Amino acid sequence: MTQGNASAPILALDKVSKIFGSADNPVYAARDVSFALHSGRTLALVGESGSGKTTAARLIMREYVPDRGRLLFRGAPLGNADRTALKSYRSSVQMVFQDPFSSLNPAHTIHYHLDRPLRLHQRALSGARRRAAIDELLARVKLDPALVAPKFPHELSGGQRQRISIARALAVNPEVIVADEPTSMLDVSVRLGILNLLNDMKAQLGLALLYITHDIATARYVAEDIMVMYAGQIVEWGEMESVLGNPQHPYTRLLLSAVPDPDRRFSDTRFDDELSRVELIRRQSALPQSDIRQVAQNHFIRPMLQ
Ligand SMILES: Nc1ncnc2c1ncn2[C@@H]1O[C@H](COP(=O)(O)OP(=O)(O)OP(=O)(O)O)[C@@H](O)[C@H]1O
Repeated sequence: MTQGNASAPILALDKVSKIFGSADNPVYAARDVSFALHSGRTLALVGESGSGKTTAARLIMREYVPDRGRLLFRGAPLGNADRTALKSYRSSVQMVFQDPFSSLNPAHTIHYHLDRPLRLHQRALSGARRRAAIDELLARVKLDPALVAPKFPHELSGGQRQRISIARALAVNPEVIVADEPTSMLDVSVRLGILNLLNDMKAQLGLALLYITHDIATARYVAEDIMVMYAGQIVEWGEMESVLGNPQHPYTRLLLSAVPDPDRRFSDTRFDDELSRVELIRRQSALPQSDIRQVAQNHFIRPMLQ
């Protein structure tokens, strides 16, 4: 897939499929999915619940083994990788999860959460060097090291915890970050700060980011490239503005039609308006009614990025 970037991709999926269910009744959570991640660029993976986004993330994190196709890391197939190459892959590809509340251990301080990956992946660092590295990581995610390092997760806000998750991912000098709905469980007022932080990390550290979301508005804010997933398949992809400016697939048009206009307040009138736009798209497309309902539910009742 071309993403307006001539550089060699760091990570690529090549016609990857993941199939659940039985031989008689297979469920393609991912079907022939191909895409590439490049340093200094964010690719947004957009799709509604059940479209296969998390499956794609799990394949990248090697929680799932592809049933077909292959993953390529710096051009080499991971299937042939030896232990050293897999170890390098594991530190190079890090994940930031949706839920900053459950991804941190309540029994340990923030210092512990950041010290652990440093101990595991940079064994040569002395205690003093690790303390300096922790201070640097916290400053990088715009938290005060002296104040935050001794605290426990429950003493921090959701936005601060998500910053810790990002700092923890950065502790092992990754090249790729997979962020699965990183702001959807946060208060609306702190979402923008997290998205800005991801943008800064990309620019300053040259990270390749995969930003997974059901929300086109935040995707547009952080990503240069977009791919739209529907029923396990990538149905549309390319540079953000060219895809959103001229959506080809009915599902992309449906997602776009459901983005509320931020200048207008929520009201019954607008709801009617939006519904009729969605209904129009439905009539023009062959999408099933359940998908229309799902899009409507997700977009009309969720507060958008402010
Ligand atoms: N472990 C599994 N066993 C069986 N079916 C699965 C499994 N994991 C995912 N699926 C199915 O694969 C499809 C894709 O699921 P997936 O979780 O990847 O979607 P998603 O887009 O991430 O949804 P959400 O945003 O709700 O997390 C769904 O139909 C789901 O029911």
